[in-house]
Amino acid sequence: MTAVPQREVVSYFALIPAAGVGARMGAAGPKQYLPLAGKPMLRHTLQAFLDCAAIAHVYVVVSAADGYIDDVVADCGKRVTVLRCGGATRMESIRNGLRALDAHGEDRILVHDAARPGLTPALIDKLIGEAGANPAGGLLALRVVDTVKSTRTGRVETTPRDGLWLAQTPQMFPYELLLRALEQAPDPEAITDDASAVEMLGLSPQLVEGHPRNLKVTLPADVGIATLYLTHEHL
Ligand SMILES: Nc1ccn([C@@H]2O[C@H](COP(=O)(O)OP(=O)(O)OP(=O)(O)O)[C@@H](O)[C@H]2O)c(=O)n1
Ligand SMILES: C[C@](O)(CO)[C@H](O)COP(=O)(O)O
Repeated sequence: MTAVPQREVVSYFALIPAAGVGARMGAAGPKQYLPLAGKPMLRHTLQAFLDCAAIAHVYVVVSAADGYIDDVVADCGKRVTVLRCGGATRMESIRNGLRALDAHGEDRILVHDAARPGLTPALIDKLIGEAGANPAGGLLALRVVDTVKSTRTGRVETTPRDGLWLAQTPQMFPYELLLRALEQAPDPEAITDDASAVEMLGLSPQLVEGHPRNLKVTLPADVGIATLYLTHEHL
């Protein structure tokens, strides 16, 4: 009898880069620890993964000198591991985190910004369901509904047309592919999301419709919007 090739059972891990300083927020401390709806922003982000049964483990990358994280994860249980290997850029933090992970080549890594606290378990399941089998990975994103203008001078230079999406996170990839993409990236400074590094290898990650509630809290005005979503689960 011919042996049936066993499909490798993969695990899904979350990797949360949380080693930024939040310069654009201009707060007294790192924005990922700002209180939103009664909890630090990062705690909301962690809970979305803890409430998702598909996620085997959550890794959080913080700066070596981070003095906040221990209190934030105190009630998270054993499914969260803190990695004190944050780097000077988001990409460095993620690459350092990947190197510290105990994962296999085909395991899926879901990289998600600590600064996107509006993520829900349903959105995580949607990404896994629609792109989990794609060897090139996938990411949550929003179709652009406004007209887009591009400029470096303040005056319109171009009006990019069709097929525009706004990338969100999680961005999910096979562990081996993502680590290779980040290590081989010719200009890490130019890479602002993980999918870009994978695209540089000639692959096309799948876009999966996300949700406005999954916004990245970047500027002071974003705090109120994020709080609105966090206090109105039905939105
Ligand atoms: N060296 C860095 C820079 C950013 N991040 C993380 O990457 C996510 C998205 O980055 P961004 O929104 O730019 O956060 P900051 O870099 O903190 O913000 P700013 O650019 O305004 O300083 C955040 O959760 C941030 O903590 C990180 O882990 N390591
Ligand atoms: C990864 C990302 O959230 C996708 O939109 C975005 O590129 C992060 O950019 P930032 O400048 O590091 O916040």
